[in-house]
Amino acid sequence: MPRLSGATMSLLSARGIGVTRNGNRILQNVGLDIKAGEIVTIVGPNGSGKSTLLRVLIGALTPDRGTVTRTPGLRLGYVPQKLAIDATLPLTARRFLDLPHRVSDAVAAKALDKTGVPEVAKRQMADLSGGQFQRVLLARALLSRPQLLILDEATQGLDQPGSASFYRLIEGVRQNLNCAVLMVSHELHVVMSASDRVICLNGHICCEGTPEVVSAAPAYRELFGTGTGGALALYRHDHDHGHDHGHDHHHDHGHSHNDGPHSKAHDHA
Ligand SMILES: Nc1ncnc2c1ncn2[C@@H]1O[C@H](COP(=O)(O)OP(=O)(O)OP(=O)(O)O)[C@@H](O)[C@H]1O
Repeated sequence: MPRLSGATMSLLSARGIGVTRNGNRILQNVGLDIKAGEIVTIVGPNGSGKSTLLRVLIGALTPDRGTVTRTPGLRLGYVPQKLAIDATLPLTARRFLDLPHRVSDAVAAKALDKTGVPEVAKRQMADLSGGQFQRVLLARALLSRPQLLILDEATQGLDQPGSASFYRLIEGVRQNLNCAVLMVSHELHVVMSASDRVICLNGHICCEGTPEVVSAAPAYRELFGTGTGGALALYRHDHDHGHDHGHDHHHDHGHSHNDGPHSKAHDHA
């Protein structure tokens, strides 16, 4: 993965993020930095707080603790995990790109072209296939020429060729726009090769590092196995301690993970 110029500049920094809802600690002491041009993937089991963290980072959710710092004037594009559009609501892909800011036909056509779906402009959003729909969402996110593109499990529901092709598109977008990408994914075998850094989240950051370091780390192998089927191991997510999903996340069992000589282990006493 070539390093791009300005790769040392932090576009966004989060420090000590904590979110509690209905007495459940969803996120605890989460910190991360996204630098210009890098691709960072967040992985973690269902309910581990990935979407919540992204919502905090984009400013849609105020954390109970901690701070998010964005570089001044940061242009941010966000592709949500899913977007429910009422099938009875007439909304073409072209019109969708006007929300919330109107764009010219030329700009809209260029955006759909860039994401490989020029033919859907006049189609109803509700009639699009999953892959086409995600590409229109991506086209919309690209309208602001983001410096940071954030995607929340953007390939959920797509088959393997569909998601592989979507990630190739993201890689192309990153190269064209020279933007950073922060994404959540379960498809590690696809995203590992395209990520500069992988962060494993389970209410707190369990471990993080380059794909090479993380994939070689015993903890990663324990989580994901070594083959493509390993992605399913996300749901087993066995560390040397229990994570109590959906319940109160009391991480009062002071310990640190050591995932290998080079990976970054986080204490979360
Ligand atoms: N507003 C809320 N009120 C109460 N609980 C919430 C709220 N939002 C999220 N949660 C809970 O917080 C936990 C984390 O949810 P989140 O959607 O961030 O996880 P996730 O890692 O993105 O999961 P998935 O992989 O299933 O998409 C879940 O247990 C969820 O039920």
